[in-house]
Amino acid sequence: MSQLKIDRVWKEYGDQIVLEDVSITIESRAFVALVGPSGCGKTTFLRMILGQEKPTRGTILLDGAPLPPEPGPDRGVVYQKYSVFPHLTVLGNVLVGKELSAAPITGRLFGAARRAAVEEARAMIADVGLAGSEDKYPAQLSGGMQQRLALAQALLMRPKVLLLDEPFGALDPGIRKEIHQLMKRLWNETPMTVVMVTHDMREAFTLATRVVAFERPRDRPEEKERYGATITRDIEIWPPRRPGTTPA
Ligand SMILES: Nc1ncnc2c1ncn2[C@@H]1O[C@H](COP(=O)(O)OP(=O)(O)OP(=O)(O)O)[C@@H](O)[C@H]1O
Repeated sequence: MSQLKIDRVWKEYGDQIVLEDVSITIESRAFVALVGPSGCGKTTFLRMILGQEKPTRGTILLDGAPLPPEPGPDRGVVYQKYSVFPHLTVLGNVLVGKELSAAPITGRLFGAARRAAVEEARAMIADVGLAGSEDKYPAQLSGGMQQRLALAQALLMRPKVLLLDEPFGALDPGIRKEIHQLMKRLWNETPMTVVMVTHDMREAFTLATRVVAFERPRDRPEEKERYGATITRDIEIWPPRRPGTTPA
């Protein structure tokens, strides 16, 4: 289970209202794409689900319980850039979450626990198509490979919710197409709910089960600070995509 219930959420920074009265229930295993004009608050919305920002008003529930106040292993995230640690190898990057959650002070695992984690990490690296690159550093990988690594890093923690902030936005079209196939497969095979911000409508309709648009319903300059963006469109993809089926 990994249902998100966002209920009457507002986000304000000082006098500026960024998000206004946003309510949406995202069912377990959904893949929601968030679209909308630049600056309308999509990343802010994602950061609230991640636990990096708190709503000014309203509640966010994960499986019926209030979100933990801090980011945690139940929510993974991949950004357009800088999701991985440049000074760690591919294997080190995928292991780091496990190591830090098992041994927060030393950040190291030992003996059988380490062997099991390494085995799991290697399997995940192979699953995203990076077998053979375990000892490379991120700077030695292409942009597409770095995003595959970022996905492997996030998925090893088995998050209930995977948050994606334009993860494929900087990739060339050919590479993007390949990674879309990978993303579809990972979503199909992994029991998680995905929320992805994208500027690319084609990407939204290629991957998502539901496309949600944020917009400012009123955008006159004199009103800008007093009204935020909210959900103005909510489109279920037809025919419905169900997780666990073969990717189209
Ligand atoms: N920490 C912050 N303090 C003050 N204002 C902020 C903060 N974070 C975001 N904002 C403001 O909130 C608004 C929405 O920003 P956000 O990055 O969420 O939009 P976005 O829809 O993701 O934009 P883009 O599509 O360009 O990435 C912007 O006006 C931004 O300046």
